[in-house]
Amino acid sequence: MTIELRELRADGVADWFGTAMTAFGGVQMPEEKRGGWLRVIEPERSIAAWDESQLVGTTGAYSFRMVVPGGALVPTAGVTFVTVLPTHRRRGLLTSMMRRQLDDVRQRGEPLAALLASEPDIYGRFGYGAATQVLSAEIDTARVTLRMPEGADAVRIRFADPEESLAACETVYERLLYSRPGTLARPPGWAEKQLSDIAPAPGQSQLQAVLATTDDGEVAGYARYTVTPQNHSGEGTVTAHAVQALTPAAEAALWRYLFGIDLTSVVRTRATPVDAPWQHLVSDIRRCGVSYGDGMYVRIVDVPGALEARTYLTPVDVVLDVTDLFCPWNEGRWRLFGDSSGASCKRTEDPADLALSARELGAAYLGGVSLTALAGAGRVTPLREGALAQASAAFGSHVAPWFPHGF
Ligand SMILES: CC(=O)SCCNC(=O)CCNC(=O)[C@H](O)C(C)(C)COP(=O)(O)OP(=O)(O)OC[C@H]1O[C@@H](n2cnc3c(N)ncnc32)[C@H](O)[C@@H]1OP(=O)(O)O
Repeated sequence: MTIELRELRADGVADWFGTAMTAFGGVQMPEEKRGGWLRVIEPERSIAAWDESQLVGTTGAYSFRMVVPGGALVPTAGVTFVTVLPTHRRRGLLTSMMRRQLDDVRQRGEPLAALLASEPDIYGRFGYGAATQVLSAEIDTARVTLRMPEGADAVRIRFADPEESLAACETVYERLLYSRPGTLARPPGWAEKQLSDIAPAPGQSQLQAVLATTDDGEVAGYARYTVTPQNHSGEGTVTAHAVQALTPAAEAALWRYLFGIDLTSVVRTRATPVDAPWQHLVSDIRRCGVSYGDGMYVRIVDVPGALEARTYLTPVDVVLDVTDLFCPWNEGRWRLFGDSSGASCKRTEDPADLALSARELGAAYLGGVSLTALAGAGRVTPLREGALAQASAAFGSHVAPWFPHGF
């Protein structure tokens, strides 16, 4: 079997997408949602794997920029639609596509790649580490109340058409962008896609939206949600697809609105950040059905480019010995010298202070996973007294890294 990897042609996007859907199990996607995906695919950086005349594998990347600790926006390949048809699996096709893609990402000068994994076990071998974590919840709103912060009563909540309010919501998204590492600045089309992505399931409402506004009419937050009623029994469910707010008062007012929707007694949240404020508003966290999971996986494609792009919470001067079998240009010893104002990362012959692989560096990069925790699992090796504590503190972030939607 000879498989050829080719760049996707613009007129081949629909077939490429069809192959990916077959590999994901063949479930039909509503037309509107499919259209949303087709509009954001970047053919010139998507790969199609051909077995003679049959398209058997896919992968693509989006040209994102990621907010890293310190607030810089770093060019990032958002890896997507990684699939191989069931007839062609476990013969190394994924590996060859990852090879081609990471070489391309490097050539484009993007220091980072990121993805959301269908299964956590797939991408570690290619140097991706789980860098953000998420909380999901199923909150018993008949029993759980909210402690409202000062100013919440002055926030007005008003219904908004999801499409007409898109620009106002995007302004909130953009104002929040720099406050949380892991957030992505996205090419055009992604804001609209947040609406087409939510195709109502049977028995579920259309997507609904509310805006939180201040006294002077300024939009301070928004929520998008769907309702699944249960025969007027009061047991319906509100699914919060997005809740974003610029102030604690607006945040709390939006949750109060969602908790108070008649004929419902559950609020289900999509993956929220691990430091999401709602946890500190609720009266009874044990009735919130909290679950914890992996979020975005980060791949350091260019060690000095990535480490110099972020800042460090505390001063750091360490030599990292990086192992990277899949991207050998990253291998070797690097002296990282930095603080909250900037950093340099240069090759060195000095003895190493910490040894780790690219996967661990990717996991720790956004400050959501500590190097100390990874060392506790034997995945980072301290080689000099004090170096682990110093580096672990420096790599931290005051705000948990997170990204609010799929890609
Ligand atoms: C970002 C995203 O798009 S996530 C979406 C990922 N895609 C899917 O879940 C769709 C369904 N699955 C598939 O299409 C395929 O099974 C893929 C893409 C996951 C794997 O493709 P393959 O061509 O079979 O992988 P390949 O043969 O190159 O395997 C490389 C290695 O990964 C391992 N591997 C492959 N798939 C998995 C998996 N699902 N779980 C754990 N290990 C896996 C293989 O065993 C192999 O290990 P080895 O190097 O130790 O022998």
